[in-house]
Amino acid sequence: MPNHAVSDHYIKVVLGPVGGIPVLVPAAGGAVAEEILPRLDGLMLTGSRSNVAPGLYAGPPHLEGTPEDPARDSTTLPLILGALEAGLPILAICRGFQELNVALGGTLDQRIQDLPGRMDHSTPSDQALPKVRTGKAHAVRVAADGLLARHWQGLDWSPDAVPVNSLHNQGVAHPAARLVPEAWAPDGTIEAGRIEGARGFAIGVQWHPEYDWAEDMLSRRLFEAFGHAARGYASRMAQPALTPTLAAE
Ligand SMILES: N[C@@H](CCC(=O)NCCCC(=O)O)C(=O)O
Repeated sequence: MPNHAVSDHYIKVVLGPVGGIPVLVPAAGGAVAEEILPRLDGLMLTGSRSNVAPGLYAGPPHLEGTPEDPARDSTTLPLILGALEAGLPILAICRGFQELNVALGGTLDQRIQDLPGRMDHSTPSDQALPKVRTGKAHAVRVAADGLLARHWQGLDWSPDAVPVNSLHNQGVAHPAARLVPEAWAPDGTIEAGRIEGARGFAIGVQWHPEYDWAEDMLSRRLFEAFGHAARGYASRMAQPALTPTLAAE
């Protein structure tokens, strides 16, 4: 029986460092996206083993057996565009980061590990030890003048090497014009970015900070910053619309 579900990691992180109430958006298409957007204070795009349909970025067909989820694609891409239009804060994680790029016109590599000179970014899900699967897998270099760095001010970290976990086969091939890369793996894979010209918080990461925010302060701070942006958005939206008053005669 088909289900609409999300990992408990996302529920816990929203109730925790984000400081919000998680609402699952069903993968029910663009009409649902349009209806629910005005009711949201922030949009977190989760990871998934499924992959964005190649037709959405003029890519080659997936290898046989590659999981896809067209219902999710038909929901998240309109959600992303509507959220950016509204200035709704967006935190995009893994598949969510890939959706962010495709929604704005970027493309994806489908199996990075098959590309010359590239690493294997996928962590086999049959790992017996969860920590092996969701533990730190490689370091990324982070732009010292970017939004991630701004949010991480005051924390103990080095832009040259931020350890991250890695559970993906796909990745950003050509970044959308508005996607400004902010982190790179040693093999050049784009691992994070911000959206140029976004009216609100709009950051995507290829790794999974939801797995280790309890012990990793950079992960925690990213969620805290998203929560702060969502509360700011909610507060602005709650302000009565300023109606022009007739100038006194
Ligand atoms: N399927 C895409 C996106 C990868 C992703 O979101 N991984 C999350 C995995 C969740 C889990 O296995 O617990 C890709 O492969 O690039």
